[in-house]
This record gives sequence, structure tokens and C-alpha cells, in this order.
Amino acid sequence: MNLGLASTLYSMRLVSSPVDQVGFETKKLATDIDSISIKGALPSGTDSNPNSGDMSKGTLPNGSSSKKHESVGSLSFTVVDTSSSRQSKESGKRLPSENVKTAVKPAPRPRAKVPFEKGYSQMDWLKLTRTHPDLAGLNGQSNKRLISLSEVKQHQKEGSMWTVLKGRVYNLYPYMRFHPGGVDKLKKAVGKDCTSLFNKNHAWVNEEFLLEKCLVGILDESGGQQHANEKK
Ligand code: HEM
Repeated sequence: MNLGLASTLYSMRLVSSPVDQVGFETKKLATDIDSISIKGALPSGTDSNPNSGDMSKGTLPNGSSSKKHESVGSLSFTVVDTSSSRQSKESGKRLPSENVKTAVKPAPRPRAKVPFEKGYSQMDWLKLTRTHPDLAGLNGQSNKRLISLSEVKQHQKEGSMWTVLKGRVYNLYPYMRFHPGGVDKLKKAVGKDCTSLFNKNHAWVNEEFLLEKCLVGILDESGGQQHANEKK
């Protein structure tokens, strides 16, 4: 991986991670002071931090009472010294963020990819799409032609295996041995609209790019008497 990008990502994680922020703040502030409350900032009982106790009363849940009233400018606040009780608190309490760290992740879905034959990797496919003059088998016909579903059904033989995917008609035959999910899976798409099968297996795959050179035409959704018409 690009080292510059890796260190950028790493530092972004450090900056944005609530775990690190909480850890850092806790260490920095916990030297002598447990917490500070600003008078009048929140009415009693509305404190959203479950670890802070009720500061408006000037005591902590653990009973500590060593406190000092301070003021800076227009702010006045109470500083509570909990250094004597810190040790027992640290060993007994865990931050909520620690639980997030140790949460068990669900097992990833097993992949159903098949090992590719020599000469049939995705790189090999890209090379072929750039060099082959007529992967779709158009023989000079336009690939903007309207094609009916009944015409698609007629192309299920070697050399010409058509499918409908997201409103476009493709000849899948040249891609068969390159398909990372295997030939058998791809054969299920031949002679019909495979859009839902495709999306069920890999909605993230960019078929428009991969099959660009296999485009035979556009599905005629009107019911299809006019599949001989050219639409340029
Ligand atoms: C019609 C055009 C199709 C294209 C262009 C295509 C393309 C691809 C590509 C690029 C991958 C690799 C995905 C990855 O690595 O993340 C893949 C995997 C796969 N494809 Fe297809 N596919 C097509 C149709 C289908 C159909 C119709 C089926 C099912 C009947 C299918 C089943 C699979 C499966 C099971 C995998 C392996 C998924 C996994 O990694 O677990 N594909 N396909």
C-alpha cells in the first residue's frame, strides 16, 4: 500500500477514534482531578455522562468530599479531588468504549470464487477486450438495436449466449471462462434476464465496464415486434 496514504489513514483514525480521544482525555485529566462541573451549565439530574456523578451537589457517588470552589472570569466551578479513591475506581470500572473494542465480529461470508485457469484472469479479460475486434459477434450490426426477449432466448449456443442485464443485451459467450464465479454459474444467465441473479450475487460488480465489448443491443421492453429496427 502507498505509505503516504497508509499514514494519512492511520492518523485520520487516531484523530477521529472516540476510543483514543476518551483514552487521551482520561489520562490527561485524571492526574489529580476527577471532574469539573460548571455551575448553571446543566440542571441537576440532566447530566448525560453516567460516570460523572451529580456534581451539582458537590459530592461524588463514592463519598469523596475534598472539594474547592474556583472561578475564572465569569465562570465559577467546583474542583473535586479524588486522588485517594482513584485506585479502586480504576481497577473496578471499564470505559464503555473498551467493550466496543472487544466486541466479536460476525464471521465473513465464505467466497464462492473459483480459481481461474491460466490465461483467464481478469487482467487477461481486460487485455482481450482491448484487442479483439468483435467480442459481441455483431458482424457490423449496431449495438444500439432494440432486441426482444424472444430473440434473446434463441441465442443459447456456443459462440452466441445472450443475456439481459439491466435493460441491455450482452453476448456472455466470450466471458464464460473468465467469470470468477465459474462457467456453471454464468450459464444460468443465458437466454433470460439475469438482473436479479446478478444483483443477488454481486451488486457491486461493474458489468457495464466489464461487458462493454459484449453489448449486442438494448432490450425492447414494449413486447417486441420491432427488433429488426435500427436505433442509432
Ligand atoms: C452476467 C454478467 C456477470 C458478470 C459480468 C459477473 C462478474 C463477476 C465478477 C467480476 C466476479 C468477482 C467479484 C468479486 O471478486 O468481488 C463474480 C463473482 C461471482 N459471480 Fe458473477 N458475474 C455475472 C453473472 C453472474 C451470475 C448470473 C451469477 C449467478 C448465477 C454469478 C455468480 C457469481 C458468484 C457466485 C461469484 C463469486 C462471488 C464470491 O466471491 O463469493 N455471476 N462475477
